Amino acid sequence: MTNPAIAAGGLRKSYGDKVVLDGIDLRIPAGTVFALLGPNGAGKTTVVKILSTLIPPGEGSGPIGVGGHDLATEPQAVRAAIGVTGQFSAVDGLITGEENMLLMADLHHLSKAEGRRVVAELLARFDLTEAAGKPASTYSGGMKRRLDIAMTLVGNPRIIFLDEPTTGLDPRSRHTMWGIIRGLVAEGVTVFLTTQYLEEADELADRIAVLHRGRIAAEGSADELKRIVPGGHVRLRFTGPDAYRAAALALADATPDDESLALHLPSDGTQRALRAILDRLDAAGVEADELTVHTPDLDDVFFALTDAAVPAPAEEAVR
Ligand SMILES: Nc1ncnc2c1ncn2[C@@H]1O[C@H](COP(=O)(O)OP(=O)(O)OP(=O)(O)O)[C@@H](O)[C@H]1O
Repeated sequence: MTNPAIAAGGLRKSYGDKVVLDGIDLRIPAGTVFALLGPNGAGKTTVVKILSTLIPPGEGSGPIGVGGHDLATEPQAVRAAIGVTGQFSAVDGLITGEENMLLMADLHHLSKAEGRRVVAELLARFDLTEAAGKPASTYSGGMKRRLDIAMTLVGNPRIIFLDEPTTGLDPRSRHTMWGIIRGLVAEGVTVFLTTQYLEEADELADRIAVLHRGRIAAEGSADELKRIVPGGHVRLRFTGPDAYRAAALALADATPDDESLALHLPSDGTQRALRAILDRLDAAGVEADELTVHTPDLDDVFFALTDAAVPAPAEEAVR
């Protein structure tokens, strides 16, 4: 990777005694989607704010490059290369969607004619043409998010930070948002996404980092992450009881399921692990009728890496 869109080494930030980021390394290739995953308060927004120049990095942080520019010495160039949407949305509810957009066009010094052209195009693309003349305060949550992204795109950024883009949206609006994000990536935009939703990271991200206690607890593709937690297994099913019994003898470490003539073996699901199982079956002269690989889902990963798995004790009913 020669020219990453975002590169940061040893990112730190503390508020008083509270260490929020305790040395985070990021390297995000251009044109990819990176998801920073973490529970409430993990520090996701803090990372976005630092990378987008809204707050300074903490003392002791290493160099930070965004869009090929050094954050410390070229903050203006960084700002010109990026778009930020999310918890600190720029949407002004008192004016119409179109007025919000035109304001952004002014901010980006587009001529009147160019501004109108770009705004009309983006409003149409985000299905907001009809609502363009209405005050943004009357928009639904999904419409506001779409307007927010459309406003960001007026400046044609190559890197977009989406801070929890679908939090609070209904499933339909969430899917619309996912489609929008995929569209941006298809155009070569780099997307830095923060999310609390494992499904969202799984759907969209090329790489996922789990932020926990100020550090990146794990990083990789969704599949790589799923392989690092226990819970993966291979299921072999047999149609005849003889083959099932012979296989159970050959694979003594398997957990048998006599009712469905199936054997379960713990496995990380890699090609090497599968080949080893099949070799053992071959040696015993048995063939499975069905082989399925179960990898843990991102929930398993998240819960294994954070303490989120420990459920809060149920509160006793107050009488
Ligand atoms: N200006 C500030 N002063 C003091 N503490 C702060 C400040 N900003 C953030 N924090 C603390 O830093 C921690 C990380 O906050 P941050 O908003 O980055 O988390 P997050 O992962 O984005 O969470 P959420 O999903 O709730 O938005 C929190 O404990 C928060 O209280």
